[in-house]
Amino acid sequence: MPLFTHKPPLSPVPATGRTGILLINLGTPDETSVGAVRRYLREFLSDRRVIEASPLLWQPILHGVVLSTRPRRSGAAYARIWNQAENASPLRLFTKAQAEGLRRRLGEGIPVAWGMRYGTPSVAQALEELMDQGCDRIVSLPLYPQYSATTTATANDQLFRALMRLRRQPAVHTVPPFPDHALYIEALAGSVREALGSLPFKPQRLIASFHGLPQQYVEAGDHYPEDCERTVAALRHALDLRDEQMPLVYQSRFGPTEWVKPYAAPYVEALPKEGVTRIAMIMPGFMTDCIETLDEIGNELRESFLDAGGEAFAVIPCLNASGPAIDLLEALARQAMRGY
Ligand SMILES: C=CC1=C(C)c2cc3[nH]c(cc4nc(cc5[nH]c(cc1n2)c(C)c5CCC(=O)O)C(CCC(=O)O)=C4C)c(C)c3C=C
Ligand SMILES: [Fe+2]
Ligand SMILES: [Fe+2]
Repeated sequence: MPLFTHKPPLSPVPATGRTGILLINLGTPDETSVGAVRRYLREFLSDRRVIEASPLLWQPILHGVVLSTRPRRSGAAYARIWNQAENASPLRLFTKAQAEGLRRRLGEGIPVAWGMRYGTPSVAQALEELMDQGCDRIVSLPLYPQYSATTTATANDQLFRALMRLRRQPAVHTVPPFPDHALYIEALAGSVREALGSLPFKPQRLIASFHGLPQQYVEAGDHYPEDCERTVAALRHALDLRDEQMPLVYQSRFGPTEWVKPYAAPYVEALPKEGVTRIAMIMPGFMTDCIETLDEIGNELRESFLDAGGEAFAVIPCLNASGPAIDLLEALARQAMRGY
């Protein structure tokens, strides 16, 4: 394999000063088949930013236990939320729609591409797409409002890994997380008002649920929970809610170790016994709906809440490619471009 991969166009030379926007999201399987989900999980769970345990210990567990059991279960969950018409996962379709929305806002002079940390299209492909359009300045925007080494940092790693293969590198600006950016909070608050306005019941609690993280990573310095708390504090303020009216919980626990608390499922399942039988869920850490919001919350948690005596359970959609979400992405992109 040659050391350098991308062959830059021979002209225009020298640098054009053209900026391109690169949206990076987590990634998702190409299909719901066990094989496709296994390929995706193998890449995802081999990332040492995600699983910090020594590969000597972890790789035999991953290949021996995890990849022989989880792909079937996760494949069935993906099948429940799959967009059959487009034959793609919601995360892929919404990420693409966000890129298209941003492209329309920024106009032809500022190319926009999207790439996935794991799977396809890769970050390297998206970068090449921008460079082929003459971009020698890249604004990279990881689609994670709250910082974590397991998401933001690994997205940046992957971009710089792609840059390592280029003889002629573009300049790069990585956009920082935006846990209490005014437009992000405004977009979330608007989504709550809109959803509550059309619900046939009045929720007793609006529960903010974020993807979890191993507690050990937090103790080692990952400030993800602080960012989640900043988001929830700003959102409570915007909606004029007290702490107990909008509690913060963490979902999507993986493996047997301790993760950040409180855990979403036991918290929600205990509510009916306290007389709280009508709730709404919001998942502000996810910029797009995905398996974690649509299946884990929308299907699994809904069922266990109703089984525990709950009467009404509403799920507020993620920002996806709504107008306010594109307002936010446009503001983040333009702010970064001013830095060039
Ligand atoms: C140790 C494992 C995991 C860590 C750490 C982790 C952090 C983390 N993840 C997200 C966002 C998403 N995760 C998604 C799916 C997903 N996450 C894990 C594991 C860890 N995540 C797994 C195994 C999976 C796959 C699904 C499954 O098999 O259960 C997704 C959705 C992807 C999709 O295709 O829809 C998102 C988004 C964050 C924000 C985060 C750290 C804060
Ligand atoms: Fe995850
Ligand atoms: Fe999950």
